[in-house]
Amino acid sequence: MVEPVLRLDGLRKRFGGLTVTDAVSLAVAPGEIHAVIGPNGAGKTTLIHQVSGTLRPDAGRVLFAGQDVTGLPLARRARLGLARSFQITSVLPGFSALENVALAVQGRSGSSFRFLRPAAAEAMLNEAAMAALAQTGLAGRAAVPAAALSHGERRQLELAIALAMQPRLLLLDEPLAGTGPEEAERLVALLQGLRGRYAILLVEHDMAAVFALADRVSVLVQGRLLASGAPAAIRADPAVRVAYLGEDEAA
Ligand SMILES: Nc1ncnc2c1ncn2[C@@H]1O[C@H](COP(=O)(O)OP(=O)(O)OP(=O)(O)O)[C@@H](O)[C@H]1O
Repeated sequence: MVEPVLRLDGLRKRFGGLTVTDAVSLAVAPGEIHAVIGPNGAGKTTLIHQVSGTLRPDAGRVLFAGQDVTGLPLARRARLGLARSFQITSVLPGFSALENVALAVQGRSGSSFRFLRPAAAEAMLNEAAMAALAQTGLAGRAAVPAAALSHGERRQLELAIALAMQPRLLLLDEPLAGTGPEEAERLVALLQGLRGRYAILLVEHDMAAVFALADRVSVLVQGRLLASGAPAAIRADPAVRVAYLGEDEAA
């Protein structure tokens, strides 16, 4: 079997008396889009926080690219190639789309442009930033201030910023939240275009999008992994239907 990019091994998190993540184990293979779904309060966001490094699990391990990162803070994980997008606003409204992405490229590159003359360094930053904008369909909007972008375009920009980090894993936390049907369709098409090139861990409430995008779906209910498998198997799983629809309708 191919070595997974991300492996969660028996993660557990409690808030007071409430076990919000209960012995969760799952793996994301290279190039795989792995969706985590579940009813409100199932623990999806808490799980994502433990992957990104915002929250420390009480037990279990997070293995990223073969390395145990359970004790590493968010910034260190990001440097290893774990990029989180959406539900965090990393966009600077007064800067153009291009400048926003160029800043991310600069952050990633650290001091590697140090030996170049400023004009050459800027050209290289802009080139890398343009490539990320092109990947998210925003090349034609590069000069537009982020504040003047539509909601959907801002989402595309957030994705471009994440891609500019050249991630090994993209954590997408509700990418479609707050988007209209047309914007949602455009974003789904965009994410489909990334299929196979990035490993993606996706939390999303829009089931049509989840089933259009995911190679594998894991279902969380009350902090526990109820099922994990191919979308068709998950859709047909009686236990999943009970969790979502109530027992009668699943019968
Ligand atoms: N910091 C916290 N302290 C105490 N309880 C918390 C904390 N964060 C989350 N919870 C509780 O943990 C449970 C899971 O919350 P979480 O936000 O992870 O679920 P979710 O699946 O992302 O929900 P939603 O789909 O509504 O966003 C909820 O009962 C929530 O009230």
